[in-house]
Amino acid sequence: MRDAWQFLLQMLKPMRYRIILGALLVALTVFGNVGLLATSGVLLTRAALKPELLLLMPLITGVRFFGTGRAAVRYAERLYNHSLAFRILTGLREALYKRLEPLVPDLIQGYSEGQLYNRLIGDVEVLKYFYLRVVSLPVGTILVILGTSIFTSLYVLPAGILLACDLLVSFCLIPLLSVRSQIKIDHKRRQSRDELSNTFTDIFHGLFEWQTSDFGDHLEDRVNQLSHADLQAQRQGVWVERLAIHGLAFLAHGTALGVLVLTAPAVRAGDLSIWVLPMLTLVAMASFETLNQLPQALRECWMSLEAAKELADIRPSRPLPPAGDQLPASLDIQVEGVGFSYHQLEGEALKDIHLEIPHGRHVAFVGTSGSGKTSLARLLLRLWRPDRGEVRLGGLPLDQVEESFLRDTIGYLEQTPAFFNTSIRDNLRLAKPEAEDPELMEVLKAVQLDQVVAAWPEGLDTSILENGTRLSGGERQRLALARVILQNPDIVILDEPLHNLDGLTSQMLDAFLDQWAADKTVILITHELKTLPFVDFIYLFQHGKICASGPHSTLLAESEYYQNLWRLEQERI
Ligand SMILES: Nc1ncnc2c1ncn2[C@@H]1O[C@H](COP(=O)(O)OP(=O)(O)OP(=O)(O)O)[C@@H](O)[C@H]1O
Repeated sequence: MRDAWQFLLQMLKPMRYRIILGALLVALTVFGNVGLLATSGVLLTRAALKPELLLLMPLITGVRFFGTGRAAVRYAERLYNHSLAFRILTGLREALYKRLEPLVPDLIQGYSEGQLYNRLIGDVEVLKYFYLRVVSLPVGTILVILGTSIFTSLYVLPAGILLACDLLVSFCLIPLLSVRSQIKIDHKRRQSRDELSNTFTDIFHGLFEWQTSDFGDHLEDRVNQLSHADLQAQRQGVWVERLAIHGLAFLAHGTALGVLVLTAPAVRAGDLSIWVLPMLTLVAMASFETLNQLPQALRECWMSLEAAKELADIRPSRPLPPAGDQLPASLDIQVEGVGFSYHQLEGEALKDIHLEIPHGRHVAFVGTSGSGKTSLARLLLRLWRPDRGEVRLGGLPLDQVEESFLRDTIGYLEQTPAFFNTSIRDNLRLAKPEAEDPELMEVLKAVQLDQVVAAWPEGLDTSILENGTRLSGGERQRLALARVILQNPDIVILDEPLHNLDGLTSQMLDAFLDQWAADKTVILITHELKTLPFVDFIYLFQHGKICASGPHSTLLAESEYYQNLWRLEQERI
């Protein structure tokens, strides 16, 4: 929890003066109410004694002053505090995003999509209450407790002490008692909310499969169960909250009665005027106004701390070195003695990898599924860091290379490329924001998508829907390739670029890539051995190691493993 407090206080620190002003406004609102009730009580009592109207004028003005003043201060308080809360939220989302960005994909590893969604939307949302109720309300309440107790003590000391004690007991005890059970309920709710989000993201991802199988029924039952559990917990929460509010109301009325009883003897003895009696009683009742909101505020404090803890916990599973700021002397790639595992306890995905790829060379990573080809590509992209050994670019350790240089220099075509639910134009412009339509159509032509796009009534404005579902598998692959071509990097890593393409299309693309990438470094990760005679050098992967390397002809002559792979491919054709 210490991390959570630190996270929250750090977040609020730049706004501290505004926050103090917000708490003062809360106290002023309650003092307005206390003043209104007190002057009304005095006015009614004095009016009952039928004095001259002139004598009542200051009291009537006082009631009017507190009546309109209270409404105005309340309005100002709501406006000010809510706008401040939203400002804090905006800052928090920005800060959180900045924190998340460098952690991809390490972060994705530890969290499901549903959980991440909950962190970004739900948890951040919860934190707005931290400022609104957890900071400003208790501070305002303490000011009210001090103010009204001192005011009452000036008239009748025991009544002032009683008021102070009851207010303090209510301030500490009742909210604490109710919060204990609320915490358990909220904990249950958080768990079911996380699970619900996960189930929904699973449902959305597998919509087609669920529709064609019976798994959907199972998920529907799960959603019903979780929603029911959440509803039950919500009901319990409302009960506990109601109980705390009624307990407080009971205490407020009891205190007002106590103040009345303690003040009455002084009035009867003639030490105090009769109007003091309703005034102090009403002051005592009005002092409890903010306390009613405390059980909820404390609960929100706990929820905010839980949310802050989860947000503060979002950090890489292994420490990330600070971003580099140097430019390499050349674009030659060196990998020296690299070992890497995704989870420390599981086996290594890569073991003792050594290789050198001079700039401009076309190489291929080949091997059975799961042999570590993609993992090495991710290390070259600095998406992950090796556990052992080093990856260098032009002799410079990859960690020291400036981020934007690295991203501009190395282009990556993923096995399952990501697309946004927006137009073809916007999806392409991710690679080059300033690209105009003619340039976009040119790259679409290069990947043979120009005619497909031209046939759509909205052309480049056509939305490709979430994850590019409007496109076929092959079209998605080609659109992703178009993005890499538009980026025009010096080093290109193509992970199964011909996957999903028919023979004719892949042949034409092959020829294009050869021309376009003539002076670039190309790393081709592939299961299609027919392309291999055209690359300069091949690295053969097996169980996370490079078991052989060399040009196609050498491997065909010397490596039994490669001969087998080649033979199998020929038989398939
Ligand atoms: N994100 C991940 N988290 C945990 N383990 C992973 C992750 N990605 C890959 N692995 C594991 O690392 C090993 C190497 O996977 P990698 O994707 O590098 O293989 P590959 O040779 O590219 O396979 P394919 O040809 O099927 O794409 C596999 O055992 C795989 O299960």
